[in-house]
Amino acid sequence: MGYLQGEKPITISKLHAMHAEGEKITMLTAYDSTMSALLNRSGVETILIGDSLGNVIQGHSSTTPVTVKQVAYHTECVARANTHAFIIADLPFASYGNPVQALDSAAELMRAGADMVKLEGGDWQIDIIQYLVERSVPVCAHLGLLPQSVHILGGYKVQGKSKDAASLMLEQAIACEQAGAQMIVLEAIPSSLGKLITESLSIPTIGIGAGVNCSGQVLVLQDMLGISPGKPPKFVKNFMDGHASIEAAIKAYVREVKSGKFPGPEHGFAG
Ligand SMILES: Nc1nc(=O)c2c([nH]1)NC[C@@H]1CN(c3ccc(C(=O)N[C@@H](CCC(=O)O)C(=O)O)cc3)CN21
Ligand SMILES: CC(C)C(=O)C(=O)O
Ligand SMILES: [Mg+2]
Repeated sequence: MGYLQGEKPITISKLHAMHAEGEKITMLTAYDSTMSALLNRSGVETILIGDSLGNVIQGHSSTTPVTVKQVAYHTECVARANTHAFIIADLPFASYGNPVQALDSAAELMRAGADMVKLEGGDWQIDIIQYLVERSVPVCAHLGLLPQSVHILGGYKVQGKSKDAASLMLEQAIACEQAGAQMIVLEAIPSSLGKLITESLSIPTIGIGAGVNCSGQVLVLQDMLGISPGKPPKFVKNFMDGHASIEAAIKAYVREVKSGKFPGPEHGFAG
């Protein structure tokens, strides 16, 4: 199907214009073509093939076992049904340890149909971000809670809570933008810090547990459909509550992100 029919494809310029005009950007994860088609029909602008597929598809307890080949496979599945959404694929754990490896990994994801790749980390990834962007790979950075570092951090914990940690994260976000990152995901940080970083950058920020003042929002699809096992993180809202179909739930998510109803204060973290 590709771009042969349907709505005009969402581009990075369109996403930047939305950020500049204050129109909220919607993002959800997807890993297969059925859900890709559904997200396209529901008005979701950006689809993330997250390495969260390690959890929700493969049943692992972390994202670290996920490989580039696996993300590429799911990106192909999503891209086949994509009509116009902007596709971002996660560079998985240990697939961007040096610039050459990062370009190799990113190329595999771009060939699979990604429009942009996402990597975890801040100023310590500057060389990687620069190397990719100079070679025409669009990059989304990811700051705050970094799931690929779970075995270093000793668990999934809110980040940027102290004054020092917050100002360090702001510096890292600015460094990522200066290195050429065109978007940034902010995960599990105080809402006030999400707002500060968003106001300090000219590229869009996409929040997950980062407050309502980011340029857009993302959730893992299975989480917002209420079908992930276990107790969901605080930033998750079950959009199946009060909706009779998956399509209605996804459309409600789009409406609530656009209007600023989601996330509410109860889905965020205090400083
Ligand atoms: N299904 C799924 N959803 C996700 O959001 C997700 C994944 N998988 N896999 C990769 C990472 C892991 N993520 C997580 C996992 C747990 C928490 C969590 O338990 N957070 C606590 C905060 C703990 C604290 O207060 O420091 C919470 O209550 O939200 C957060 C993000 C986000 N990502
Ligand atoms: C939770 C989002 C931001 C992600 O990185 C993923 O799904 O892997
Ligand atoms: Mg991820």
